[in-house]
Amino acid sequence: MATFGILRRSLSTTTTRNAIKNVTVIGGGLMGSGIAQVAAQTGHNVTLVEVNADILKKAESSIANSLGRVAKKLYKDDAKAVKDSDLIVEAIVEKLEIKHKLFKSLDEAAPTKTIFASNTSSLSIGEIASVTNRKDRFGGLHFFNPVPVMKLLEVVRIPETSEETYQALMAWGKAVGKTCITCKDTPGFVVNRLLVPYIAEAIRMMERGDASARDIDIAMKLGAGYPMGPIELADYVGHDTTLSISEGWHKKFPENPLFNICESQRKLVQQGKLGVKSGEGYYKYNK
Ligand SMILES: CCCCCCCCCCCCC[C@H](O)CC(=O)SCCNC(=O)CCNC(=O)[C@H](O)C(C)(C)COP(=O)(O)OP(=O)(O)OC[C@H]1O[C@@H](n2cnc3c(N)ncnc32)[C@H](O)[C@@H]1OP(=O)(O)O
Ligand SMILES: NC(=O)c1ccc[n+]([C@@H]2O[C@H](COP(=O)([O-])OP(=O)(O)OC[C@H]3O[C@@H](n4cnc5c(N)ncnc54)[C@H](O)[C@@H]3O)[C@@H](O)[C@H]2O)c1
Repeated sequence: MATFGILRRSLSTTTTRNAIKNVTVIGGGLMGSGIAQVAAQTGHNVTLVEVNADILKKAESSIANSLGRVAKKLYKDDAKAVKDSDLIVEAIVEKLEIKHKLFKSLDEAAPTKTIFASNTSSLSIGEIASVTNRKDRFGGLHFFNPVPVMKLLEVVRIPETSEETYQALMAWGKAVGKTCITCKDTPGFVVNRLLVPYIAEAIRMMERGDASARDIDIAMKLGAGYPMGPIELADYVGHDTTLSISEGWHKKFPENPLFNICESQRKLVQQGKLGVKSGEGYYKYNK
C-alpha cells in the first residue's frame, strides 16, 4: 500500500466517551473524507490514508472548508499510518480483491489491539475479514452519503465479532454523532437491501421509456417525500460504486431478476460518466 499523506485533526472542545481515540481512515474519496471529518469533529485523532495525491488534496480542502483548520504532514510508511490506531475504517473501492490486499497488509502492520472495520456497501464483511487473523476484532461500519449529514450508522457483526468489539463499535458510532442500528452480515445489510432494488427498478423504468429520469425523480420527491429521486441518488453515490454493487450481487444471485445489471449504468461507466463526482452521469453537473 502506497501512502501519500496523513491528516490529523483533534478538537479539544469535545470529549469522547469510549476507548477508541486514535482512528485511521483508509480511502479519502467521497466516503472516507466524510468519515474522517465526523471523527475529527468529535475529538478523535484522525489519520487519513489515500493512494491518490490529488484526491488527498481534495479531501483535505473539503474537510478544511467544513472545519476551518487542518494540520497535515506528508510521509510514506504503512506501519506508521496505523501504529497507534485503536480503529481502522476502510473506505476504498468496492472490489473484494483490492480490499483483501489492503486488509492482509494492515493485519501485519497494525497492533493486536486495533479493531478493523469496513464501510462496504454490498460485500460480505465475513468475506472481507477472512484474510485477517483478527475476525474477533472485525466488523462493518456502514456510513451514509453525505456522512456529515446522514444520521444513520449500520454496525454489522459477523459471528466471530467479539462482544467487546461490537460494544466498542457501537460506542464509537454514538461518539461520532450517529444513531446506530445493528444487523447481521446479510447482503446490503438493512438500507441497501431495500434501496438497491428500488433504484434498479427506477433505472429500468427509465430504460424502458415509461417515464423520463427527471419525471421519475420528481415523482419520488413529491409523491413519496424522498429528499432526492432515485436516479439523482444513483448519480450522487457514483456509478463506479453502483456498478460494482450490481455486478457483485448479480454474480452471487444470478437467479434474482432484481439484481440484473442495468445496461445504461454499464455504458455510463465505460464512458467515464461516474455521476456527480465526474461532472456527468444520468444528469450533467457543474464541476
Ligand atoms: C442490481 C442493479 C442495481 C442497479 C442500481 C444500483 C444502485 C445502488 C445504489 C445504492 C448505493 C448505496 C450506497 C451506500 O452504501 C449507502 C448510501 O449512502 S445511500 C445514500 C444515502 N443518502 C441519501 O439518500 C441522500 C439523500 N439526499 C439528501 O438527504 C439531501 O438531498 C442532501 C444530500 C443532504 C442535500 O440536501 P439539499 O437540501 O438538497 O441541499 P443543500 O445544499 O441545501 O443541503 C442541505 C443541508 O445539508 C448540508 N450538506 C449537504 N451536503 C453536505 C456535505 N457533503 N457535507 C456537509 N454538509 C452538507 C448543507 O450545508 C445544508 O446545511 P444547512 O445549510 O441546512 O445547515
Ligand atoms: N458512495 C457512496 O454513497 C457510499 C456510501 C456508503 C458506503 N460506500 C462504500 O464506501 C467505499 C468507498 O466508496 P466511495 O464512494 O468513497 O469511493 P471513492 O471512489 O470516492 O473513494 C475511494 C478512494 O479509495 C482510494 N483507494 C483505493 N485503494 C486504496 C488503498 N489501497 N489505500 C488507500 N486509498 C485507496 C481511491 O484512490 C479513492 O480515492 C466503498 O466500499 C463503497 O461501497 C459508498
